[in-house]
Amino acid sequence: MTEPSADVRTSEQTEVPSVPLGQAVGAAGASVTSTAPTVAAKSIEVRDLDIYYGAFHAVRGVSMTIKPNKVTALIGSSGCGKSTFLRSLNRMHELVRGAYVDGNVELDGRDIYASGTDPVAVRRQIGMVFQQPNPFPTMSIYDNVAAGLKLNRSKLKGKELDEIVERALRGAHLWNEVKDRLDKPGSGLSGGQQQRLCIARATAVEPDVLLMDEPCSALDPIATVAIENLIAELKNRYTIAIVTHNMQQAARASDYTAFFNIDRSGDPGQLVELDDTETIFSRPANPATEAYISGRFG
Ligand SMILES: Nc1ncnc2c1ncn2[C@@H]1O[C@H](COP(=O)(O)OP(=O)(O)OP(=O)(O)O)[C@@H](O)[C@H]1O
Repeated sequence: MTEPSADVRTSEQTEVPSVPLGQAVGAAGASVTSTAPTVAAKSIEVRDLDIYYGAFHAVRGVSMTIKPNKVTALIGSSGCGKSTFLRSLNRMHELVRGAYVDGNVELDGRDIYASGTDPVAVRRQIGMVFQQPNPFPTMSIYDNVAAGLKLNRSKLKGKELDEIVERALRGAHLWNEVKDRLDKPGSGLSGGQQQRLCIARATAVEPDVLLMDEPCSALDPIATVAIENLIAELKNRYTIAIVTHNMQQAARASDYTAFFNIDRSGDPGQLVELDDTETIFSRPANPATEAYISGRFG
């Protein structure tokens, strides 16, 4: 699923990642170097989750834990419900008319679907980065980052706001590239820079979890490496779930991998297997996982 987006440009200017590639992103099975989290993030517990678009049963019976300060990759063939599942984790799927879930999703033990829970508050705690970088095109770089903050903490202004915007841009490895043009439109950045701007916007409100729906699929390889390295750093502060079609990316950038599948077109998608990424890519338990990761289907 894609989001409305601004123009995507090629990445010409990519800030040098502060984490060396070999250290931050290992080969399949080497996993990502684990460092002590600087901020203890929250876990998501999903139990018996079914997701519907009206009468269409899109995802069936998913139970899984998304562990704190880890990256969990969601993989599987097209249409098996990865994006739908991801969006149900912060109630974003509800923006589609007639969409609903049955089952439980808890953020550190709190049911995000409990009656009286404000979906906007849930989305502040569980942020989303989309496939196509989607900065607000006419807004300045500064205002793009400040946008979520202004919605959530409207009294923030002046120096305090400046500091948060700078921190978010530094955290997204973008500060050095944009610090002299904060008043210029976000749409004037390259595709990779726009995606890092979207990550800065998502992290400025200090969520507990970051959901990423194919965040690199519109980016060139250099911009992709920058985002993957950024993800490896972000897990020190956040819990991350990422949908990707790129097997190498799942192997490089995630600690855990969940494989989704559908039996037949029109059937609901299901979680087939979740394990640490090394196991999924070297000795998966399910033959369907093996077939998918070895490229025999999907
Ligand atoms: N807004 C919607 N309304 C109705 N059905 C939808 C909607 N979005 C997705 N679906 C259906 O739900 C199922 C799962 O779609 P979803 O986009 O979640 O799969 P996916 O695994 O993320 O696919 P892809 O890898 O191609 O993005 C598909 O059958 C799809 O057609």
